[in-house]
Amino acid sequence: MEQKKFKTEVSELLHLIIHSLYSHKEIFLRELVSNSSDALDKLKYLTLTDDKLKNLTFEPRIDISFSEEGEDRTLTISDNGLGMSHDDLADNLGTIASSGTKKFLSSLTEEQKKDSNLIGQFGVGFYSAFMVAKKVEVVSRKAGEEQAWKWSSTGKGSYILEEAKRESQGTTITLYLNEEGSEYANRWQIEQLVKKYSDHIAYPIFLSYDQTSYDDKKKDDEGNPLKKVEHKIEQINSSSALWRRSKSELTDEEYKEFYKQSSYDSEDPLFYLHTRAEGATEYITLFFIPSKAPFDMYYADYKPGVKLYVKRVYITDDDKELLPSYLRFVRGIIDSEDLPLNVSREILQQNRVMNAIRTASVKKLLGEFQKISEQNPDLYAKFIEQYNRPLKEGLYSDYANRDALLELVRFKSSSEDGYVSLASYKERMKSDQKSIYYITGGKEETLKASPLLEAYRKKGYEVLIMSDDIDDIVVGSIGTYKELPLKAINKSGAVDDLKEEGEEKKKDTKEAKALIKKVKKALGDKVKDVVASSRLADSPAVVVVDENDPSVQMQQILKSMGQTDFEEAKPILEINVEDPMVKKIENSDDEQYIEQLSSVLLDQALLAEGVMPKDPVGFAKRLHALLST
Ligand SMILES: Nc1ncnc2c1ncn2[C@@H]1O[C@H](COP(=O)(O)OP(=O)(O)OP(=O)(O)O)[C@@H](O)[C@H]1O
Repeated sequence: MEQKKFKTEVSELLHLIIHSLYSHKEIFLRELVSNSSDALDKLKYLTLTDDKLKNLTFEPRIDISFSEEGEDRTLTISDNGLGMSHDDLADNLGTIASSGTKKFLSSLTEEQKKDSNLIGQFGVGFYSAFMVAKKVEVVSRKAGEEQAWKWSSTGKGSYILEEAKRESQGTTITLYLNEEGSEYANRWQIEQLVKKYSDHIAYPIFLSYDQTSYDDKKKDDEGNPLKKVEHKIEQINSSSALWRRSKSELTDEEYKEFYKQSSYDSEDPLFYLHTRAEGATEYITLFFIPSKAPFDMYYADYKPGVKLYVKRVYITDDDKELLPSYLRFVRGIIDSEDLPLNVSREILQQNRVMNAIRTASVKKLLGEFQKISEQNPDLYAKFIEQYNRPLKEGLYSDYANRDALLELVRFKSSSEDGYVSLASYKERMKSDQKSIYYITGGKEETLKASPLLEAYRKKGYEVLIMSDDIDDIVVGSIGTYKELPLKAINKSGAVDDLKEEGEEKKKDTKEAKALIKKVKKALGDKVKDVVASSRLADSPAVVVVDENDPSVQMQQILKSMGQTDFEEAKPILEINVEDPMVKKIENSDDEQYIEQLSSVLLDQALLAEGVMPKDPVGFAKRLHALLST
């Protein structure tokens, strides 16, 4: 029997773990199971590659049991993996193997040592057992060796190494639970933790426990129902790690089942994407697109649907950084070979490996969406029905992928049914058309009926109907599509594109000028300006806003959201000088009549854009007065 001292850094690490990871003490089980799984991986590999071990046959497995004997509650984790020799035990469990961890540890200031996020940067591994145990015993026999060894420690400065017995290769770790850890000697707790963290470990994890039942029909000596204790051994993980299997091995059904099980969705996914990346960074991603947008997608505290695994060990599903927020509807898994097990949220954000995975995953997903849009329009239509809006969010938040996103978003159109893409709009453009036109604000039906569309219809120009309330914000960030400017037809600038020979003359006559003056005077500061319109065919007037002002509808949305601290942008009233109602103004000298007509002209133009007149009662009264004369 030898008593050995821990290397100083181990004592320091133990102290740190116990004090800063305390609130996450349940992770000890994940760490130990993951070590067992690694040992099984290693032995599996050696039986394939090492001549000395080629004849060894074994069924890889991990066993967990617990007991309560006298004062002691224990928890035991056992595997039939590679195991450790005398020197392995001393080297692995008496020092910190990784030189990176050592360096990192010595670089920490006293303040930083209190920060649990920082210590999450390196693998705490085996030593986390001391968060829940007052004593840890490791009995291990290395594959190919006869002698087994027992390592034991209370985590206080030293450990003991002595000879031991073990029937075959592998490692058994027994935790003598401390007060805080005693809750883990419990079937329910163990099952929960294994499901949460280690469900997809590739090897089966068995739990043994005693099940007590009472037989009412049989009585014991004292006449009580007979107590029966059955010893049970049950597999408690699904051990599938489905994403690690190759695509060709998996059926569509298997993917769908896996999705439903892991996402608690009762419907099949719309589609999925399984990728294995090899090379500089090794990782696997399996992404699912739910057939219905997750209900919490627009809540500030939505739960992201992508889980991060490191070498099949579950790390987190609570990280909004795994994918950009506009792709928050994506469900699935990222499994990395290169990240440390205890990678923390802060670290993930700056981690080079994670960044590479994220960038590539976004590209892959957008590429897949594009492929589906080209090859399976029906499926893409379903996708757009659910996810058009988040993709639009991407347009202003993900500049690097702007071009890809511009091909993916869809809009309603003045001339086509359903949704159209910018690419198809461009194809349909008239040869003399200089811009892509759109109208924003309000409901689809209101926008489609807007008098502003008349002149564009007449010229055969298609107008995109941007009825999504996010469109107003997004479209400004588009600017151009393939060098074509996007112009809002409810802003004053777009109208210049429609000018035709002779138009100016019609607007510039003496009569027109006098008419404009009259209306301006009658409306006063209700409008920014009154102009003669060159774009109206059948309607008497429309309202537009100055190029740089928010649309009338946008102002209404801002107000309804409680934003009142912006200066109200007044509309510009464009009037159709040929319209009979307008002609009435031109031909009248009665100031009251002109005021009534002009106000009704403005209010009905606002109504046509889905905006309530400022003074609805006044509007109704004027209308009544006019219709009664
Ligand atoms: N069940 C086991 N079977 C065989 N070797 C083990 C077992 N558990 C631990 N070891 C050995 O002890 C070493 C130290 O384990 P520890 O958990 O502290 O760190 P790690 O596994 O190297 O890193 P991580 O913190 O990422 O898990 C392991 O690298 C492994 O060599």
